[in-house]
Amino acid sequence: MTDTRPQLRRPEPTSPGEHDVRPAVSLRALRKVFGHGEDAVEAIGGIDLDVAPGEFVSVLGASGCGKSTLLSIVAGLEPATSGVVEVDGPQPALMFQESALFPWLTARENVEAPMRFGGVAAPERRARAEELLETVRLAGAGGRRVHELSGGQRQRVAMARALAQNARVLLMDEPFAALDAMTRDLLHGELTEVWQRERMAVVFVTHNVREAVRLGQRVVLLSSRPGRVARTWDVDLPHPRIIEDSGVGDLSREITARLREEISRHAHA
Ligand SMILES: Nc1ncnc2c1ncn2[C@@H]1O[C@H](COP(=O)(O)OP(=O)(O)OP(=O)(O)O)[C@@H](O)[C@H]1O
Repeated sequence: MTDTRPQLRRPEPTSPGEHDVRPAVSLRALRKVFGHGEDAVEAIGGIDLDVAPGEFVSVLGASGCGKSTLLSIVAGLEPATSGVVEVDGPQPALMFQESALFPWLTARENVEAPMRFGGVAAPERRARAEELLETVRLAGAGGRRVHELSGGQRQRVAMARALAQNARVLLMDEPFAALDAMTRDLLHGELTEVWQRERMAVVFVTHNVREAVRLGQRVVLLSSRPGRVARTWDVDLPHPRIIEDSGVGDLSREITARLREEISRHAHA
């Protein structure tokens, strides 16, 4: 009989050359059902997906197709019902639409928090926090409290805090959805720069097709619930990109048409 129990595995350490070929995230036949019996909701219906080390993958799909559930499972916050989840390295870093900063701490103390939990000595974590704040263009703002920061600045601090974890995988759940278009545009550029420098694998969930294409090396479209991989596209466009690029526009139109099909297929199912 097949063992369908969910398994969350941390791969064994490998030699340096080998690390380049092993996926940062590997999902096999991933399924998630919430509830039981008549109330059961199948959120994810069998996802197979590999994310390479340093790869930037955007995930799109209709509302309720299981995108957030997928990230929660990869983050280890939610158990899978069945399937295999392998994540390289330590706990992945997470970033949400809401910055989820600690309001009683300053920006710098927020960035220091994961290092404090990790036992990094005070002078070292302070220096690293300053460096990360500079990376997200907030040098000099480290002493400000959360309520003194704009929405865009809060997301920058959240990004710096995620980077402070030194994770090999960064999971982002619509991190810029609540921001105005101009701020979002700036943060797209900054995220791309940070990703190019740090080269962690990124799984970026969004509803915004142009954003997915603007940022990703690959776009994965999930089917309507239960979520499965409906299609993937390689984004063969050079950086730096901007959201108005014609290449971004052309591919976004193609993906939007496929997304529409997916939504209407579900509506008529
Ligand atoms: N804790 C839970 N208990 C029961 N059902 C849940 C739970 N979490 C999510 N669901 C259901 O699972 C399905 C997938 O939810 P999920 O939030 O992952 O979708 P999503 O694609 O992220 O949606 P959106 O794009 O609207 O944010 C939905 O039908 C949702 O109602």
